[in-house]
Amino acid sequence: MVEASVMTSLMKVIAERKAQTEGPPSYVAKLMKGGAAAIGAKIVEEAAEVVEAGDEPGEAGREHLVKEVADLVFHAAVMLGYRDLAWGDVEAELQRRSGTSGLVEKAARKPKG
Ligand SMILES: N=c1c2ncn([C@@H]3O[C@H](COP(=O)(O)OP(=O)(O)OP(=O)(O)O)[C@@H](O)[C@H]3O)c2ncn1[C@@H]1O[C@H](COP(=O)(O)O)[C@@H](O)[C@H]1O
Repeated sequence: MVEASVMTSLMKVIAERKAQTEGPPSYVAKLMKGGAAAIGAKIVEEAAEVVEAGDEPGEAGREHLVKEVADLVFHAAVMLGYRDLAWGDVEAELQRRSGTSGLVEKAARKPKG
């Protein structure tokens, strides 16, 4: 049997928490009740912590950065779940971009306006 990826399992739990109307206290259910504004506020907070950890020296700093990125990815996953999107949707978008330089893609964009 192929084991589900951590992200697939996490998205499943997030969907369950979103659907739950009762049960044990849940951080995800609490965030879902606050909607995009509450989830978004946590994303902004966690993004700032990633930036801060990015410059922290040494092995402790590197370990801290991993934890902060995990917090950021987790809260982004909650936002996806809030809109009934799957982690696979993000993977598909990254796959679509694969092999195209960001600089080339940007230069090929239609002018705005
Ligand atoms: N991966 C996570 C995860 N990562 C971080 N967090 C929580 O995110 C919250 C915010 O983290 P912070 O350190 O920023 O918290 P804080 O700033 O000290 O406090 P607040 O500002 O949030 O009050 C904390 O409560 C963390 O415990 C998570 N909470 C849940 N999960 C996953 O979600 C599943 C469902 O969780 P529940 O909905 O709580 O059952 C869990 O089994 C886990 O797999």
